[in-house]
Amino acid sequence: MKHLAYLNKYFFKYKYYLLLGILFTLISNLFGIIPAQVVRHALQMVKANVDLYLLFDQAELQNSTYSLFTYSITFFGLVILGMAILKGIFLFAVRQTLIVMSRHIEYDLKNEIYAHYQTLPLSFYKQNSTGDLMARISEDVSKVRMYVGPSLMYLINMVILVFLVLSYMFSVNARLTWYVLIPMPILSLSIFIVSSIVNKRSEQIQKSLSNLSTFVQEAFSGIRVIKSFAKEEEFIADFAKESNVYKDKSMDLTKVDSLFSPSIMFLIGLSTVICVYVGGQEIISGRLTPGNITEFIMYVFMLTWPLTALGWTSSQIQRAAASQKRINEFLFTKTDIVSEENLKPEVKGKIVFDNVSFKYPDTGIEALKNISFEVNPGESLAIIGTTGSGKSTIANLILRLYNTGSGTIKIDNHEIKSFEIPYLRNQMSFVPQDVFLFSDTISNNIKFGNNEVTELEVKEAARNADLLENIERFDQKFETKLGERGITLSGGQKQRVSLARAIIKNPKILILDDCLSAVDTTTENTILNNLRSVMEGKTTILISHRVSNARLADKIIVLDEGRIVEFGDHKTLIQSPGAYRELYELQSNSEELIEEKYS
Ligand SMILES: Nc1ncnc2c1ncn2[C@@H]1O[C@H](COP(=O)(O)OP(=O)(O)OP(=O)(O)O)[C@@H](O)[C@H]1O
Repeated sequence: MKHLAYLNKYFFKYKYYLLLGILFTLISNLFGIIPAQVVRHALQMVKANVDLYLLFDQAELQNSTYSLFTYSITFFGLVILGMAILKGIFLFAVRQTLIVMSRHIEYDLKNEIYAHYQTLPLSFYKQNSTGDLMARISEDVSKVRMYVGPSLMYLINMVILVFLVLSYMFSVNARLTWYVLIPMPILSLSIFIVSSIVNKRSEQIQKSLSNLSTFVQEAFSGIRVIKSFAKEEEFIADFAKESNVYKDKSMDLTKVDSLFSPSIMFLIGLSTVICVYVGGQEIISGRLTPGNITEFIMYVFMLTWPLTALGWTSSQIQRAAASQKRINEFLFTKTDIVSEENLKPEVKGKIVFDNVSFKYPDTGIEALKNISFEVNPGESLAIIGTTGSGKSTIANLILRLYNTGSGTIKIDNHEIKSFEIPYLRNQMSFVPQDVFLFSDTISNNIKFGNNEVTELEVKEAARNADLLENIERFDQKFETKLGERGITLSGGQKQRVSLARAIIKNPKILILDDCLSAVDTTTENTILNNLRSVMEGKTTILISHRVSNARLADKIIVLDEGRIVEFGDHKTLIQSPGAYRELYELQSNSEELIEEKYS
């Protein structure tokens, strides 16, 4: 329950809604309670009038007694009707304040979680599944809203109503009230026991719902693989298994829930029986009138709904607590990628790695070992190496997606840690290995890193990425929609959109991570030629498996298992035997062979 305390700041923010809600609940309950007293008066009046009517039997006054009687009954009826209408109006006002408040809180909480997700480092996204992230921002927030909205509304209503009803009951007859309250301790005890069971089961349900979302999300993302391996049946069976776990857990909860209401109804019924029995004794001894008993029974029935709702409310609050606990887990996770000095110096583009080692925090894999190199402003550095040798890790560290382990990375003689992070990243353009395009137009995808560019510049960037011809062939050209509701680009086309996106940002540092792996050799050559002018004045890091790409660079480092095994430029490296020359010979041989075979 302590987890829900996190939401108090929102109650404070929307205090006027809350206070008005409480006031309207009080007024609506008053209009609900007063009719019980009106009924008592009406019954007492009926009894007095019947006595009077019988007294004037056959006398002339009997007729006027009768009309007075009908007049009073109509009056009491109208008063009760008026109260019911007023109660309805105030109930509407209660919903307009408390439920509206809950919607505001839901909106704020969702925004807070989303904004916090954005601040978290890449390692957080590697450790937590997308399904789980989505479940917490949607399902869990909905559960929390049930607490800040309907549950809170019923709870306030119950407290006010119980307080008002009990004060009226005690003022009428304390003895009868005590008797009527006998079943209440049993009621509280059962609510307590049931709530704790509900709490435990709710947590399990949330966890299983998260697993289910993760499963579905992954299945949709990997639908191509699933279909090509004809694994649909297996996935259907796995989904059924996962959803069965969720169903069983929900059933367990329903069992407890469904036991709750009948038990409360039984205890309320018991109160009514006691009320009639003890009340009857009080009437016989002359301390109460039948009107009082009717009023009492009405009070007991008034307590029925809020006390029954207490079961529902307490289970909703327990569920909300379980959900808020999960939300807090993420909200209290802080990023360790922070700037030490928030520096924003003008960047020229010098990059220095000094004895840098790095271990991935989640897997413990030592990806880089004692890496040292220097790239001057405007120079280009190619990083060549086998799969898993640590090439992309170097890019990750320059972009400060991870913190360096040991050693230092400097940009223009400032430690990378001292830069303000968005500023640092704004100085760079990155084309990742695994391209990601948004479900938007080609033009907006290219403009992603720089909205203030002209259509002409977009076209120029597309030309440099050798993409213009392809785009011009689409009906809607640059306005062609990509993604789920648009067209699907080929792997090579996607890479080139991603490259154009990086080029148009016109950064000081350009990092290309194996970004031409999916294009043919002719296109690659065209792009490499175009890149010569694009790279002018920019520091470029060119990560590749292909020597043909590396040739373009001023300096080349060859990585193997996280270490630099060779360093130099293309000319010097091919002259001495080593990994680079081997790779060069291997790749030029295979290219020659291919040419021979098809010529
Ligand atoms: N996010 C990550 N979390 C944990 N380990 C990782 C992560 N990314 C990479 N690694 C590991 O670090 C090592 C270096 O990976 P890296 O991606 O830098 O290699 P690479 O040279 O770019 O490979 P490739 O050419 O196949 O892209 C690998 O052993 C890899 O398994």
